[in-house]
Amino acid sequence: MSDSANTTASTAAQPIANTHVTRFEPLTSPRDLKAEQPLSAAAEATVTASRASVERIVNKQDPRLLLIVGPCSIHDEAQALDYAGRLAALRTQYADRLEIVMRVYMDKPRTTVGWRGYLNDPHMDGKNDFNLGLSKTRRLMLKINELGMPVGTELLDPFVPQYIDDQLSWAAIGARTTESQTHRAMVSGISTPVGFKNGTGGNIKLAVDAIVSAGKPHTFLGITDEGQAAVVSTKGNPDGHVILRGGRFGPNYAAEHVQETLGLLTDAGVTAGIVVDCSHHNSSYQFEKQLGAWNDVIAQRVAGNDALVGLMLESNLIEGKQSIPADPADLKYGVSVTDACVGWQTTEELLKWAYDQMGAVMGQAAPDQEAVKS
Ligand SMILES: O=C[C@H](O)[C@H](O)COP(=O)(O)O
Ligand SMILES: C=C(OP(=O)(O)O)C(=O)O
Repeated sequence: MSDSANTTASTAAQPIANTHVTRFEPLTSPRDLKAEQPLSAAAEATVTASRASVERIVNKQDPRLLLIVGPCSIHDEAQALDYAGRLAALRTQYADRLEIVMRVYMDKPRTTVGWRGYLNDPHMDGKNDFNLGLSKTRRLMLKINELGMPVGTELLDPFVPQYIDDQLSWAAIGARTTESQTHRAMVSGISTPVGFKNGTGGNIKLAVDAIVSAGKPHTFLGITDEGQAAVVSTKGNPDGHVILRGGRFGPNYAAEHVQETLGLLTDAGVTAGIVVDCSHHNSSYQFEKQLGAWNDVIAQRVAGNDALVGLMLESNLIEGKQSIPADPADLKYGVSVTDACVGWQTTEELLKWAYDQMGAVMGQAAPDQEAVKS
């Protein structure tokens, strides 16, 4: 591959193609990256078991609650592993009522511009060393899986799944891309259950349409394991589901919105359950407000709404968020660099609350206690 942008011949004095492109850089092939960092037996065991559980939960065949919990974005490997180790202990402790998957979000969509995530810009310096980011992403996901902690992520760049699909137990399509043909087609070939967020404007039908679309076979342009551009044909992904994340009008986790969503799903012939993202517009981007959504949705589930199969929480070691300083060495430990998150102690309390409450759903008495206060 050439690293020059202006490779197209032109009869004009100036080239007429790639006029806004500054650089092409060769991309590592998925096969080479996987040869460097093969899926270990321990990681494979985590993915195989968790994927099967997640599939059953989203299809309402396993009454446990799916919890996708973790930082808004990962920007440091050691901090991510610190978090993963703590979460893995709770996953084991609560496994009979909760299926806990870590949010390992590496490729960030932005409303306009901003840091695009560890996969895209691992040095946080705007140099966008994608090859390094892919390698670090795969290595981190491997290590997290090896701790027995399943990994969930947002899939944004359509080539990325080919590098990490074997590491994932669950994936999401974000609010900004649920309506995108490219992403719907990509999901039709993804090996895990995939949740589609409602649109940023609050439109839930977009996510339902996405499930229907991604459930069918597609043919689109992608990349092979050898790194070759290819025409890819897929079978369709049968495990799509809606993630309610609120919209510009406000939150959408209340019973009336859940009912509206169920109506749309029924009309489309989709039987999968619903996941509620407690963050984003469901918390009005105020991290403490995630608690209100968490408690409300769990109460709906305990009251008998078994369509509510999962919750997402943006959580980090330390609550809040920080801006990215000129020198990333000045970043504070364990604090989000994208959306604000609840801290570790609140996370422990929320998981315990979910576990205790799910006792009632699983046929065991729920302890009489107050919800975690927002
Ligand atoms: O989840 C993170 C953010 O909400 C998303 O990446 C958009 O961020 P932005 O609105 O700050 O660009
Ligand atoms: C970007 C995210 O969410 P949304 O697509 O709902 O804005 C996210 O979950 O990190």
